[in-house]
Amino acid sequence: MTANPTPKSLAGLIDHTVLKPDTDEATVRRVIAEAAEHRFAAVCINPKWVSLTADALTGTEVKTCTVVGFPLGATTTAQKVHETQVAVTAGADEIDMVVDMADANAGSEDAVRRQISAIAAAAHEGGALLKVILETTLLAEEAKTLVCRAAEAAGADFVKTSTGFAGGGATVADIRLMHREVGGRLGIKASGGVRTYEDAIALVKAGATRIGASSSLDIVGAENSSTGESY
Ligand SMILES: O=C[C@H](O)COP(=O)(O)O
Repeated sequence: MTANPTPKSLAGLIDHTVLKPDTDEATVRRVIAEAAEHRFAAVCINPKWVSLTADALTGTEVKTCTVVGFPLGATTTAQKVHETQVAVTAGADEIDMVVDMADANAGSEDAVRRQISAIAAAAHEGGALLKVILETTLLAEEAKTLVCRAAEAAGADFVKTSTGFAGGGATVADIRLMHREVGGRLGIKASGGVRTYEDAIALVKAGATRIGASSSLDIVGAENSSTGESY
């Protein structure tokens, strides 16, 4: 039997996240310093902080991740493409976009794929990865499968469960579904409500290859942790 990874060794899988609307510069700078210290995969911040974050992370391995169409997903393709272009120009390495949930639940696979495709092109043109947020708690089961299929066909790099803003979040059942659909070909990011090492391990065992969390310090057992403080 393989031993579980240690809490510290999970750091490289975690996007250290602070997406609260009233997050200030001091908080962003603290989160950046924490990410550099613990060697998290990325710092995930709102678009206005991309430039500051990318500058501050220069010379580290930590990536700058931001969000597009966040948190509702209900903006047009042109708007999402523009946000993506602005973000990559400002230094974003990774783009987490929210899918159009109405189209997904309506079964409009072509529309979902076309939108993801346009954003993937803008992200890749700027040298960034694209993660597609399903917002699983608001999608019917068939719609989750549809978005996974569309994300892969559109050339996205990851599928991701949740924004953390819709109530509910990553579940083992949804990660299993995503793993079944795209595992081994696309990355799978579990996010929303991941608070503890035990939560994270259960999701990784189900197929998650990245964790998005505001409770990252608690997950890795950092001495300076304080549950949910950065969110
Ligand atoms: O994208 C990630 C989520 O916003 C993080 O949600 P959380 O605060 O529940 O960890």
